[in-house]
Amino acid sequence: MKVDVVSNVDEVKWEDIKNKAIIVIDVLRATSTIITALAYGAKEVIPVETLGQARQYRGEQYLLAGERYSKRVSGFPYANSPTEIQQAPLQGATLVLTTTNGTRAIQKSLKAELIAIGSFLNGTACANWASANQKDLTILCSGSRGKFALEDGMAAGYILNRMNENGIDLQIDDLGQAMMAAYEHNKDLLPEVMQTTATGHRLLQNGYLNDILFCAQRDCFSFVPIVSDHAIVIHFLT
Ligand SMILES: O=C(O)[C@H](CS(=O)(=O)O)OP(=O)(O)O
Repeated sequence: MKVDVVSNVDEVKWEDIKNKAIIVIDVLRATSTIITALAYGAKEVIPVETLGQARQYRGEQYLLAGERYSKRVSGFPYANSPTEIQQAPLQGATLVLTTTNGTRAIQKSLKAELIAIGSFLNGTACANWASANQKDLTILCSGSRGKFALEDGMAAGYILNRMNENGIDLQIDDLGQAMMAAYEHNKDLLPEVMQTTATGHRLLQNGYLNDILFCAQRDCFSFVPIVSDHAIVIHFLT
């Protein structure tokens, strides 16, 4: 199986998506928020690019969450925060989420054959999902503001390490191999390292240390969210 890692959303090309399985990663924080919302009872998550698109969703069943450049959006009851979203009335709800990078990366991936949402929180489940698919894989690291984000790369490295342990034959590109090494190097210090990355630093300045610590946890959840008809829903592995 061929595996390519893309460094940020602005780098993704049609050949990374066409006929591929794709795992979109935005550890801080969009994909961690999506996984957490589904784990805490949301029926689905609708990722949208713009604030205007999010505001189109009106009605009791919709919960609006989002941020721009790590800051809350006026009129949105929830931030793009996995720890805050746990407090929301999620049971059976549809979460409508718009974020600076992560939801844009998901939108750009919609033409892939299979689309999964990954982070450290479900890294092993993502590895098992990708291994079972037996399909060439792209891991899209969303990055932040057009640049690579180390926490996304390390999560890609974690997933690839897990896939290697599954014993399947992998042809991993150079960036993927570098990310496996980056993960191995930092694996015992994830909460600390994630406070020093560009997004980690910005989140700390905005008072979101709890989010960084939460997002640094591995394998809290054993499901893979997948995109189905433009909404993200839970997919349990068999
Ligand atoms: O607030 C976040 O989690 C980030 C904002 S940024 O990286 O500081 O621009 O958004 P996300 O889309 O989750 O990367």
